Amino acid sequence: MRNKPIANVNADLLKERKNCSFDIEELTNLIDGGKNQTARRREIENMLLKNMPFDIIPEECLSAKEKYENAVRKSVALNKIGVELVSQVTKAKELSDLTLTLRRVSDAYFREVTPFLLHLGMFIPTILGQCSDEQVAHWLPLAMQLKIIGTYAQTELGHGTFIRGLETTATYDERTEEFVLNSPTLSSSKWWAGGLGKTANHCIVVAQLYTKGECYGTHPFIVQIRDMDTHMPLKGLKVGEIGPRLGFQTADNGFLVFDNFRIPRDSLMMKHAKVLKDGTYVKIARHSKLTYGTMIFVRVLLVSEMAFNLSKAVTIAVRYSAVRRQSELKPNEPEPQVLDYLTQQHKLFISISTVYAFQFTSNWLMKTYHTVQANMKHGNTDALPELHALSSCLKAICTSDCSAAIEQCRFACGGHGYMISSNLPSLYAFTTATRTYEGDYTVLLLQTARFLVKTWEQVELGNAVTPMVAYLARHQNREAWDESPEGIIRAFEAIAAGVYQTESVRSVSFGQSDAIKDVMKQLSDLYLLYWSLERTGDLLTTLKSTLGSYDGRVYERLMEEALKSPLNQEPVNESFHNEPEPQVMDFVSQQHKLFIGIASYYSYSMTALWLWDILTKVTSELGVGKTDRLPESHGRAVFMSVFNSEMEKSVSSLSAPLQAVLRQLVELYLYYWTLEKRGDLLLVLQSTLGSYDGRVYERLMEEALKNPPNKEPVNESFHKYLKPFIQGKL
Ligand SMILES: CCCCCCCCCCCCCCCCCCCCCCC/C=C/C(=O)SCCNC(=O)CCNC(=O)[C@H](O)C(C)(C)COP(=O)(O)OP(=O)(O)OC[C@H]1O[C@@H](n2cnc3c(N)ncnc32)[C@H](O)[C@@H]1OP(=O)(O)O
Ligand SMILES: Cc1cc2nc3c(=O)[nH]c(=O)nc-3n(C[C@H](O)[C@H](O)[C@H](O)COP(=O)(O)OP(=O)(O)OC[C@H]3O[C@@H](n4cnc5c(N)ncnc54)[C@H](O)[C@@H]3O)c2cc1C
Repeated sequence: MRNKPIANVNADLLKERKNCSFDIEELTNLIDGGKNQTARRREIENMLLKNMPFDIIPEECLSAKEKYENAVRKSVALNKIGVELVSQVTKAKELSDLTLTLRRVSDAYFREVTPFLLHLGMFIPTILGQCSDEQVAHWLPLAMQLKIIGTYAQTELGHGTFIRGLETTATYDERTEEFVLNSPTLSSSKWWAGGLGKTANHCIVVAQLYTKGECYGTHPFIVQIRDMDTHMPLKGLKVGEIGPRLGFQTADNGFLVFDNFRIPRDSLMMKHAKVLKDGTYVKIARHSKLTYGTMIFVRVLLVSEMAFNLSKAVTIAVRYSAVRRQSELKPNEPEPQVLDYLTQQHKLFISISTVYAFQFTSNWLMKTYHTVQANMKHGNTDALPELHALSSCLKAICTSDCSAAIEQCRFACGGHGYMISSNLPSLYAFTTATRTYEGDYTVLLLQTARFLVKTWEQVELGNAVTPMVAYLARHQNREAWDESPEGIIRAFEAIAAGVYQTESVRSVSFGQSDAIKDVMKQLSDLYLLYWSLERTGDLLTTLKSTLGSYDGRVYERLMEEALKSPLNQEPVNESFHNEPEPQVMDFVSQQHKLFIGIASYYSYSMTALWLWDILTKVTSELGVGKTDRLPESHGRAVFMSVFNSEMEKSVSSLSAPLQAVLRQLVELYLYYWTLEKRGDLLLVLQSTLGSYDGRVYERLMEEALKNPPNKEPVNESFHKYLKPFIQGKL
């Protein structure tokens, strides 16, 4: 059943919709994955609309504490319906379709995110990917029915990217058959895990495993952190909320510190490695990075998350652009809809196209992920490196493009786009975080680069490579192949675009009408053309640079270019006979470079004389070599004040014009450095990261401890909502 038409729709929007060249329902089915999926989604939407509590006061007007409590209240109501629906499905495909539908529909209830995001997005997937069969049988039902609430604590204050550098230790004690968890340093404090601050009672902790005196690297452990009845943190743990952030404000991201905290031996998630009762370490995995599996899964998920979030942003911006009228193009005619401006279309249409590019690629990537997983079940990990490289670069690019595109959508909505109520700021805050979490943008691109370089080496040795990168071999033997970096980038872009094109063409080739096919083709072309224009620099086979040529023949090219100069076409320029050229000294930019040198010279000489007087005193008091080097800003302050005062003393006997010049030099010195060092001059950077003494981790922790949610050990929403829900009394 289609959605019912709504009364009182803006006339401009109605007009735009009437102009649509295709059946909207057909496209809706395509996006949902089929007619049945659309019907099921609407059924669930209606059920939730009837049963879900809505906000009484807009979320953004609440205090941080109220926001959190409101998010718990709504999440618990949603989870109740979700758990019920999940319990009715039996097949894996139905479950994944249902989860996706729930995710999409649930998104409408939160301006920010649910405190259960990590439970659903990482805790459950890690149980599935890292537990032995017996452990799955124990933990999965508890997690699926939300009898326990979990999160994923890997990142520490000191390390996020470099997982091997994590400092939390899990040391096996064979006497008691327990692991002892410790945070040996401040920088080893777990930091960031969503839901950890107030909500979770369980936690996956990634720690360095020690047994029999040897370290076996990072491993995941499943750990209870709060009392199931009182919700109080267990003894040996310090746990709290990390403080306000750009987005994710209702995710209660938390910190966790261990002090000789004991957990049973089978808390180690034992799918890929075991520790026997006597402390013997047994490796099961065929690939050393299988413990990083959940991250790959979430990176794959994020491609579809980005498609969805961008689809919301661009829908908001396009609808508003149809409604918004601005500027008088022709006297006495209505102001145009801003959507009709080509510049506005330029801002928006690429986002529509990008949504489809991401969604089709995401569908394909998820299928690839499942295929690789299925192969790994039979012990074949050959495709894992490529999946890692692929999910890394697609995650990096789509999260980065998505947040940039959402900013464009916000710009496209003018001032009103800046209102929280437009939802664009929240969408931006959510998506820009995805560029950092689950693997920083640069770091993930470097992982892909590493794979490509290794593949390239294989190609050069004449070895077979996987189909996705087989083009490297094909191009290598062709004359047209351009082995310059630009040529390689172009080939990668062609491959990336190829996935989108083939998938979108494949997806629309069956059952769909010509009208839909036309639109999809246009969107696909737009995506390709847009990016070939955006990246013209990369696509050009020469860099147009004498210095950056591939063959490094820098001097030959400099000379060739010099000889082409029109000035070299005549032996003597006519200005020799006529007007002289300006002196470079007359250029302000040249003065900017030089005059400060003159001023500095005077400053240094004055200060040197003054310094000489005190130097002997200082060295005799402290001893030569024991004085610390003066910090730069202190030194500069000295130069300034000495220069200023000494200059005043010494110029009094000079002639007035010379005094004026020398005073100008003092001013120049002072102003120049005021401008150069204005960052340093801002006395209050108000930043935990940028403090002068660099005590970053101490300050992060101090601020977190000041955080109001940490003033009470258990938030009242635990007693009001969480506990009755967990105990099935709600
Ligand atoms: C159930 C009831 C239902 C009811 C409820 C109803 C409600 C309905 C709602 C429904 C909701 C559904 C939920 C959906 C949610 C979707 C959204 C999810 C959002 C989740 C939020 C997440 C928040 C954030 C979490 C985090 O950030 S967790 C922490 C993540 N951290 C990182 O990503 C760290 C990044 N660093 C790394 O990955 C690595 O350290 C590194 C790769 C950078 C380097 O690692 P290392 O140093 O060990 O490796 P080397 O560089 O030396 O490389 C060695 C070789 O290993 C290969 N390698 C590296 N990584 C991998 C890998 N992952 N896999 C395979 N191989 C890998 C390298 O390539 C090297 O290989 P080579 O030697 O052959 O070259
Ligand atoms: C909203 C949000 C939610 C999060 N949720 C969780 C969670 O639930 N659980 C969890 O465990 N973690 C979580 N995190 C942490 C997140 O995974 C890390 O912040 C992320 O992996 C980046 O690591 P980092 O903070 O150590 O950055 P850093 O690695 O310190 O990055 C700082 C800079 O250094 C650069 N850099 C670092 N290494 C290299 C390198 N090798 N080569 C070149 N450049 C490099 C980066 O590109 C970046 O520019 C969350 C983070 C955020 C923002």
